[in-house]
Formats: sequence, structure tokens, C-alpha cells
Amino acid sequence: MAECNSNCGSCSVEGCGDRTQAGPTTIEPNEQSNIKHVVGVVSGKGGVGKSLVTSLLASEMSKRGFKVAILDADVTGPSIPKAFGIANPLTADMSTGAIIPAQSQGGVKVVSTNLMLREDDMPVAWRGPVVSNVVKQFFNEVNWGDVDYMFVDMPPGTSDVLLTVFQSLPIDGIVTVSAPQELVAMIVGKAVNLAHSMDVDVLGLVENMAYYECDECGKRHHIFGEPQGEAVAAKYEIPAYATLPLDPNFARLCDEGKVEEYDVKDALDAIVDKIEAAGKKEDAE
Ligand SMILES: Nc1ncnc2c1ncn2[C@@H]1O[C@H](COP(=O)(O)OP(=O)(O)OP(=O)(O)O)[C@@H](O)[C@H]1O
Repeated sequence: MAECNSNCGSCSVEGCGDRTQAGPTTIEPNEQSNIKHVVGVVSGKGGVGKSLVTSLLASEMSKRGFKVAILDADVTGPSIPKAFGIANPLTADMSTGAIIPAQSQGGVKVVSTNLMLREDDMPVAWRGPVVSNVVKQFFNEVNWGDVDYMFVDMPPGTSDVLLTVFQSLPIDGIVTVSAPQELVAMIVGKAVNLAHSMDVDVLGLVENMAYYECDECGKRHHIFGEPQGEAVAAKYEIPAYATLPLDPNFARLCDEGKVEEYDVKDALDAIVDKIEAAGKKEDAE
């Protein structure tokens, strides 16, 4: 076939006589869940602020009046519950056995392995395929109710969980997160290329810790080097780009479980607008 890339596992062309492996099958949410849109948040490298960006995007969409959820797919290093101040263990609906998501102060629904452990410092030493199955179960065995936008906080890197999410969840697109070091930008390229090779749209790039703004003189200092996200976004044809400052308030609010209280002003508008536009386009199709 003209469009064949010999990657049958990620190819969705139907009726191909040359197919050597099963193509991807998207899993459906259960009957109690109506999930309209799914957006992955991805970073090629750990510690660049992916969970923070997931939390802020979810909070911004919730402030815009949407019903929002976060599936914490960073199963072995989950940090979403803490950022939202959620500590109670998940409960189950006794009639169906389905897990009920926890809910933040602002109404964001959250499911995370850390809400299933007896103590939140217990390690989760699971192998990749187990983690991938847990992510699928979080998607289709949880009673999510009505959700306009579900954000999936991915583990860092281009691991098999990322492949599982790209292949199995009905994903609208991804937002990538980077920090301003050359190595990190190069690694963003890997995640973007993986998404492109699997026909997943890249909706935006957030360059985190792009600058530090002096509270006395207002001057912006590029502590980790000159931001390069704009050039990276142009290189990979990413349609929306935003920056976030290095701000001790982020770390403090995450530690205090009050991430929703952070006022990002209009810093993430370009990305949030793009997510909303992609959702509207999908609804219209
Ligand atoms: N812009 C920022 N300013 C200050 N602190 C930040 C900023 N971004 C992230 N942090 C802090 O850095 C730490 C790591 O952030 P976060 O957990 O979001 O990273 P991550 O990329 O999701 O990490 P991992 O790859 O391990 O999942 C957190 O304590 C967070 O509060």
C-alpha cells in the first residue's frame, strides 16, 4: 500500500492484505462513563514539570466550566493527588464494583495508584506490561461519570505506557512539556516523533521554568539557559506554545495540595484554547 510504513502495530488502515500484526484497538469506557475527550501530557524526560502542567491545564479547563478528570498514568511516580490535596483512598461502587474517582476542591476527578496504597510512601515496583494494564483498567473500569476533558499524566520518557495510551485510549492529542536545556529539547523531539508516527496530534508545547522573574525589578532571568521552545515548536510544527516561569509558589502550592489556587493568568491560554478547539472539532465530526 502507498501509505505503508511497515509498522502494522500502529497502523489503522483497514482491510490491508499485507498486515502481519493486529492493528490498534481503542478501548471503550464502561457504561457509567461518558468521556468526551482525552489529552495526554508527555515529557521525554523526568522532572521537567509534566505533573504540574497536567494539574494546571486541568484546573484551567475546570475554571472554563468543563467537567475535567485526571488519569494519573505515572503509576510508579504519582504526584497528582498530592498537588490537589487528595489523600482519601479511592472507594468502589458496591453495586457495580467500579472504582469511584476522588474529587479535588475545584471538582477535578482524579484516579491514581497513590490513592490505592495503604501508605503513600509504599513503592509500586511493577513491570511495564503490568503498569500498562493498570492504565487501561483506570480508563475502563472506573466509574468516571460525565467528563468533557480527561488529562492523562504520562510517565516520563517514551515507555510502553506511552505506546499503550497512544494505541488503546481514544486520545485527541498530546501536550508536550520541556525545560530550556538543549538535551531536553532534543528529547521532546523523540516524544513528538513517536506521536506523529502513531498518528497522534501534538496540540501544544509548554516550556516550563523558562525564566525567573525578579520580584523587585521585574527583570526576567533565564536561569536554565535561553528558552528554545518556540524554535522547537516551529521545527516540529506544534501549533501552540506557552511558557511558565520558575516560581517557588508552584513548589509550595503543590506541597500544600493547593495547585488549583495558582493564578496562571493567561500564560496557558494558547494551549488551553487549542485543546478546546480540538475538542470542538472532534465533536463536530
Ligand atoms: N515552574 C516551576 N517552578 C517551581 N517549581 C516547579 C516548577 N515546575 C515544577 N516544579 C516543581 O518541581 C518538582 C517536579 O515537578 P513535576 O512533578 O511536575 O515534574 P514531572 O516532570 O512530572 O516529574 P516526573 O517526570 O518525575 O513525573 C515538583 O516539586 C514541582 O512542584
